[in-house]
Amino acid sequence: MSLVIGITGGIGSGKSAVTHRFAARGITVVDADLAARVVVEQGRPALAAIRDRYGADILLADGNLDRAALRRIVFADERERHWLEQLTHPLIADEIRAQLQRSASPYTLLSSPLLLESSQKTLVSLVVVVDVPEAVQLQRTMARDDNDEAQVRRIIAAQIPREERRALADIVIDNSGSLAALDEVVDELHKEFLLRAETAAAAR
Ligand SMILES: CC(C)(COP(=O)(O)OP(=O)(O)OC[C@H]1O[C@@H](n2cnc3c(N)ncnc32)[C@H](O)[C@@H]1O)[C@@H](O)C(=O)NCCC(=O)NCCS
Ligand SMILES: Nc1ncnc2c1ncn2[C@@H]1O[C@H](COP(=O)(O)OP(=O)(O)OP(=O)(O)O)[C@@H](O)[C@H]1O
Repeated sequence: MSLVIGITGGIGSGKSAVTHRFAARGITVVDADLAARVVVEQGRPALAAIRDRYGADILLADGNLDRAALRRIVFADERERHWLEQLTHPLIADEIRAQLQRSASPYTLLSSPLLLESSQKTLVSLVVVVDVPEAVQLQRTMARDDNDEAQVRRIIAAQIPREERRALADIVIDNSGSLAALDEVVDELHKEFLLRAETAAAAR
């Protein structure tokens, strides 16, 4: 397995904007949000457990999870969020590990909104935080999703506070500027990460 670099940040901070730019440079990206979708696909035991707890109404007509309905439940009630996390987080971690093992790129990115809040932090050698002020986070998330401001605030409240996240970072990417500015930052970091990967490979 190549060097694994963690990318984290709150909802709407720009993790995907960052990782798409690394992917365009040929770097494999493992995305925890996508892994979280895999573990609740139809036929998976976790989906049956969710249906047992919330009833058949938690499924769409086609049998898939009604994600918007579950989002409303778990961000309104901390106990329900903790129940969902104890069910899915071990499965998500297994899925992430399997995807990391398959990576063949010089280094690999693990992008996760909950990297620092979960055991996923043990999978990475370096923590990169994508950082924006909360007002930008709110505005960009609401422009992207169908969540209202109160819902986005509840999701932010379920995540590690901005200052704590920044304090745990090895590298902070300020994403309050333009996407062109972000591209330049990614260019520099990609060079640095390639060097780190070479050093790590030589030491093995
Ligand atoms: C509640 C669910 C069904 C809502 O699905 P939805 O499609 O609306 O959102 P999506 O999964 O794309 O997540 C959007 C964002 O919400 C935030 N978020 C999701 N889960 C959590 C959580 N448990 N705690 C805090 N923030 C979260 C993240 O910033 C994430 O990027 C889904 O988020 C979920 O299954 N969450 C539990 C699993 C989990 O913790 N996933 C996060 C990655 S490990
Ligand atoms: N520098 C930027 N300038 C303008 N818009 C941006 C910038 N960075 C990201 N965005 C936009 O903000 C929104 C949130 O960014 P993105 O989806 O990358 O965040 P994320 O951290 O991956 O979010 P989530 O945690 O919800 O998965 C997107 O619509 C994206 O296109």
